[in-house]
Amino acid sequence: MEIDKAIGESDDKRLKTKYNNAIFVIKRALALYSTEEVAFSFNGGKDSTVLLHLLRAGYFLHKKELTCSNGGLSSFPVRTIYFESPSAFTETNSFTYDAAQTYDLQLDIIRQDFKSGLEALLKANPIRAIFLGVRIGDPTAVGQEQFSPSSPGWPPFMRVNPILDWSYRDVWAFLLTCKVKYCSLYDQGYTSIGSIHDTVPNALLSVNNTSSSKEKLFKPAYLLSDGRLERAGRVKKNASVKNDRDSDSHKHEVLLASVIAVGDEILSGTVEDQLGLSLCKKLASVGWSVHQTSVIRNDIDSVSEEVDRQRSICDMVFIYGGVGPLHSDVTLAGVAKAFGVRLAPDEEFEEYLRHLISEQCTGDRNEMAQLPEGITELLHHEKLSVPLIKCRNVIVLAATNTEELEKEWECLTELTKLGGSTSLVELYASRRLMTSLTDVEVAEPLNKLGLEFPDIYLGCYRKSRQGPIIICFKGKDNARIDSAVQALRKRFKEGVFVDMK
Ligand SMILES: Cc1cc2nc3c(=O)[nH]c(=O)nc-3n(C[C@H](O)[C@H](O)[C@H](O)COP(=O)(O)O)c2cc1C
Ligand SMILES: Nc1ncnc2c1ncn2[C@@H]1O[C@H](COP(=O)(O)OP(=O)(O)OP(=O)(O)O)[C@@H](O)[C@H]1O
Ligand SMILES: [Mg+2]
Repeated sequence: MEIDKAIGESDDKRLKTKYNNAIFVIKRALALYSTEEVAFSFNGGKDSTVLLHLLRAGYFLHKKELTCSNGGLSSFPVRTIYFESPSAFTETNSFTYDAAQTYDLQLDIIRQDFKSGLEALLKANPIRAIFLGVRIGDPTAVGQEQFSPSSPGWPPFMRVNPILDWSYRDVWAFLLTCKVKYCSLYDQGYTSIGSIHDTVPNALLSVNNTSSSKEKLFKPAYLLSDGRLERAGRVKKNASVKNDRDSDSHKHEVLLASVIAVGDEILSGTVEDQLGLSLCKKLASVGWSVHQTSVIRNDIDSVSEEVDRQRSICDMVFIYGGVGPLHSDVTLAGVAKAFGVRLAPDEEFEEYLRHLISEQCTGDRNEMAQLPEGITELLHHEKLSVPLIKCRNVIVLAATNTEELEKEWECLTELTKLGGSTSLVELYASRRLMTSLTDVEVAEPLNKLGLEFPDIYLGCYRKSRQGPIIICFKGKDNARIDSAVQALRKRFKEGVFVDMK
């Protein structure tokens, strides 16, 4: 069987793992349901083309195991359904028909909407399971597993998704390794194909930038380096975005940060959290006010609830701990949940990890770089082997000790200084005064000062109950802070406030 042979001869370990896992799912489905009880949903797209060949291979291997023969048969007698629509591209239509002929598919063309078409199909046939080329990251993949019953309100059948965990790169690695034909639109810059009304070539593959040229040229789909942008050629439906603190509507004089540590080991007292303290100092040193620090269990819901709360209160949320491939590493899943998005394989991030684990790379699920979909920005710095992850106004730090934090912080401040994201190092001024006046003596004048200078942060603390009081002034400019200090001094005798370094 040529597909099985091509993968067997390839030295791409990751592709082999993905292939074997998909074949396993297909073989289980064929063991659970008879040939008459399954159908293949094929539309000529790249994902369903991958599935076509996996099904051919899976069916062959399944039969081979049953008959203990060496096969010889390469027919694929599974019912193949195509929902033809007037708004489909002629290229995908003709590719679908050509593939059906080449591989002798039993093509059922349905000219109804999905739901009514499936109802009629299931009434007339004993179909119990349908193979689909759905992948994580597709909007319709939300909540699906490799075997997912159809949704409530849909006729009852099992949706079988053998390539659910395949990335964009995996799809192209498979099609190119097996040297199979695919729809010609993918060679013209289309990277994901919907209807003629909502699909254009992916601008990221554009060759000539001059918009004046009539015939724009595009590179083939397999050259798209960042699979996250597979759907960039799809016209977007309007999505409602929650009004976060990072939207322009909410500007404060002093920037607010929140620090979240994720770790059961901190809560049990096994490990002392040094990073929180260090991060608070760093944030204060560049003029940020830390609104809250919290320690959260390694639990997706706990992380998501905390991130959701803090991201809407603060300008920036810093979260660390629980980042990696272990079962307890749930931080990114929690962040994704807080923003109501799912984790999706990230080609670009995966590339970094692949360099780190190089030889050990097998394509297992735990090696997959999954990041919150559609909200993640990777912040690259030459000093970091893996980029920092920024999901809207949440920064996920990978540091596990203070030296690592030092490095990540240095890179972060440098990167944000260069523009693009919210700058960490804002224009900022501060001053500290020390006084041996009593609390009662300074309390009222400080209250009044706060009302007079609402743009200045006024903080007070003492080192011991009997010791001097230290008053901190923080704000955006020195002149305002000097005026506030003057105003306070005017209310007391000269010399009662000493400037601290
Ligand atoms: C064979 C098949 C089964 C489907 N089953 C379901 C289902 O159980 N639940 C559901 O909400 N949508 C189901 N859909 C619809 C898809 O999730 C999705 O809406 C469809 O692929 C349209 O995507 P588009 O809007 O990008 O064209 C099914 C589609 C097909 C082709
Ligand atoms: N019109 C259709 N007829 C039959 N199956 C369909 C149809 N539209 C979608 N499907 C099923 O849903 C799957 C997911 O569709 P999706 O558009 O995400 O992938 P694709 O069309 O294979 O590739 P691409 O992402 O490049 O468009 C398909 O692989 C196919 O199994
Ligand atoms: Mg498609």
